[in-house]
Amino acid sequence: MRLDVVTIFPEYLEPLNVSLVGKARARGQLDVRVHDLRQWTHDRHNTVDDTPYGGGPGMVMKPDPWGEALDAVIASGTAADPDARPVLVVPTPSGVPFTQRLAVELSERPWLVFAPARYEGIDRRVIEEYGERLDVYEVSIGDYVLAGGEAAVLVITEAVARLLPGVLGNAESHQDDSFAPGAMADLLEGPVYTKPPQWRGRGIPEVLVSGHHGRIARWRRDEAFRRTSRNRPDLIERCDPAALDKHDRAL
Ligand SMILES: O=C(OCc1ccccc1)c1cn[nH]c1
Repeated sequence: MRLDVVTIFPEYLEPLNVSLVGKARARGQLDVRVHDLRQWTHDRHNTVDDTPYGGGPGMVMKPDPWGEALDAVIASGTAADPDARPVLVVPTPSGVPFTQRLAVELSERPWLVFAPARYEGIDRRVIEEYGERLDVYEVSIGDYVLAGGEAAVLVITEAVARLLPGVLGNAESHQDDSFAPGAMADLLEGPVYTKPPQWRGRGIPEVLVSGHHGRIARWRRDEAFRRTSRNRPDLIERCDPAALDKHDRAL
């Protein structure tokens, strides 16, 4: 997978050189290119923003630098493969919720270009312009406002990269993630335990050391249900009872 990020804070994307994403890049599973938007400004101050039409607080990112930047990034990809088309991902509080399902969808695309905004956002005409030739996803990672979309790029990139084949080692798996599509799709993970068996006078739930896999699976489902009911009752409504029953029957 190729990932391009256009930003006025390239150093903010340094974390993409470490850990899971860093290793995937080193293994050649990910081709990550970070570009400084100011490279596509031509005035002495490298201006990327201006006051909003219609008035109001804050500044808006100008369309011209973004247009030149995105044209250049897209051209660099289509030079190699004329049919290549990136997905444009624009983090914004006004976007569709970023979910595991969307992470899976994005992980299946060969090329993502991220346009993290600063200030009050990017001039709408940029989205309109590229929306005519690319799939554009305006994505929210949560109901809060950040100073810029770069942190959201880190979140989205990590969630997507870990789904790429071979990126997660055998020790980790995304097969039974929370929110992974399937019978337990929308339940939160229950509690996890590891050695030592006793820690500060606290033991392990008996069932987990019973060796009864069916009982263990049922206990885990029940704990997942309990935790979801407490922390995310909204997900319980979405649960398909039939799917859960099927899961039960399979235990
Ligand atoms: O703040 C965010 O992105 C930066 C941004 C983009 C456009 C206008 C204001 C701020 C964000 C919050 N959830 N998901 C993304």
